[in-house]
This record gives sequence, structure tokens and C-alpha cells, in this order.
Amino acid sequence: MTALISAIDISVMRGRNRVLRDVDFSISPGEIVTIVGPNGSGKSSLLKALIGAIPTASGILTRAPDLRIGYVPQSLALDPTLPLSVRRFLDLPHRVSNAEAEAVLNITGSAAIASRQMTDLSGGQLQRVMLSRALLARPQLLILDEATQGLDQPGAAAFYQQIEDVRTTQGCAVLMVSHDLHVVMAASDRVICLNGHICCEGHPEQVATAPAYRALFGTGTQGALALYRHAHDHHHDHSHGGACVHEHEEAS
Ligand SMILES: Nc1ncnc2c1ncn2[C@@H]1O[C@H](COP(=O)(O)OP(=O)(O)OP(=O)(O)O)[C@@H](O)[C@H]1O
Repeated sequence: MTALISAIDISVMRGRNRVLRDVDFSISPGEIVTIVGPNGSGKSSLLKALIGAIPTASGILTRAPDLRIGYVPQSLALDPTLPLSVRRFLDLPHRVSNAEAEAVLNITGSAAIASRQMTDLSGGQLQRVMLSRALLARPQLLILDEATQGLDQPGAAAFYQQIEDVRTTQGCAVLMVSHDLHVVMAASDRVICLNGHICCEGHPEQVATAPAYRALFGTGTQGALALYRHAHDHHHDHSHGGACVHEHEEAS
């Protein structure tokens, strides 16, 4: 199957710093891939490099010709004094027909809130509206950068379920950055752990049972905290399929 995006050995500079090195990555049509990693580990930089928003410093990056990408941002800064309904929001930056708007709002279960003000929406409703707008592009690849920030755990789980449904019905691939480890593990085909480089990747089940993953994330719902204290003192096995060869030193 031809990859939508493929990266071989890429590195990325932000200012004078090399924030990503030796990254091999590809995503196939219909696949759900999640990137996890500590703050500052280069997750957003990788997304931006993959879509061409920032340059790569070395390596080979290939995107499928005319690749259609839908993007769901982390959050949205809205002027609370400016009236803006959900329906009008979908017209930004390009006007869309009522039929198109209805179709995407139906997909995300947001049809009932079409006339509501954007500033009155709950966090979960807002994410669904932003997902609706991303779907207007009829994306082959949907990209979400920490799209569930601010949602509680049930809210995040429901949103990821929605993403899985969208993948099934729309047939798009999904690439997302997330901190909700316990919920994304269930919803992803492949998980990539990033910390300036790919430290570990594979199918969630394989990654979840790998000793290195447990050392990174712990086994309980608070395991995510371990990630932030992760000391990268390990060797790498870049083969796909979840094998993580780590000599890991876990703080705490
Ligand atoms: N515009 C920029 N100019 C210079 N350095 C930057 C820029 N954007 C990010 N960086 C640096 O690049 C590194 C990676 O940042 P990036 O935002 O990709 O990480 P992240 O894993 O997405 O972090 P977080 O989880 O905190 O969102 C960080 O050290 C950050 O300070």
C-alpha cells in the first residue's frame, strides 16, 4: 500500500537546535497512528515537518501527490465579544454550502448545535465542531494535535471513539499527538513514542506489554506521569512491531 506520508531519516531544526533526528515514519491510508512523548520532545515539530509547515534539515520526506489533510488544532482562541455561530464558523475561511455543513455536522453528531454560539460550547462540543471543519476538506489524512486537551477522561475517550468512527466511515488515516495514553492506546493501530527520536513504536498491545513501555508509562491510569520523568538512557531497535530495547532508568 502506498504511504500517504513517508519520512526516511529526517532531522528537524528549531532555531539552532536539532529537535528531531533519525526519524523514520510512514502512515498508510486508513491507519490510526498516535505520537506520545514528553513536553518538548518534538511531537508538534514532527507533525509540522510532515505536513510541510516547517522544513526538514536532512533526510527524505515524501507526501502523496495532492494529499488532502484535515487539521484539528489543540485549541481555538475565540473573541468572546464576537458573535459566531457553529454554522458560520464552518464558513471560515471558505464558505460552504448548507448541505456540506450539515453532512459534516451529522458525521460528528453536532447537527443539533449548528445555531449555537461557538463561545457557549463545552470543550467536547468544541472539539467536535473543529473536527467537523477539518472534515470539510474530505481529508485522506486527519491530523490532531492534542485535540483533547481540556477534556476529562470520559470526554477524551468519547472523542477518540468518534475519531475511530470517522476513520471507519470516511476511510481517512489519522495521525494524532496525545497525552491521554490510556485511552489512545485502545484507539490506535500504532503508537510512536518520541523524544527527539523514535524510542519505541508498535501495535498498542505489543507496546503496552513491552517492559520498556511499562517502565515509561507505568501500568495504572497515572502511568502517564512516568513519561515526564523518563530518562532516555537506552538502546534502540527501530524495527516496527513494538520491540523496544531499553535500558531504562525511571525516576520515581
Ligand atoms: N518556533 C520555535 N523556535 C525555536 N524553538 C522551538 C520552536 N517551536 C518549538 N521549539 C522547540 O523545539 C522543541 C520541540 O518542541 P515541540 O513543540 O515540537 O515539542 P512537543 O513534544 O510538541 O511539546 P509539548 O508536549 O510541550 O507540546 C522544544 O525544545 C521547543 O522549545
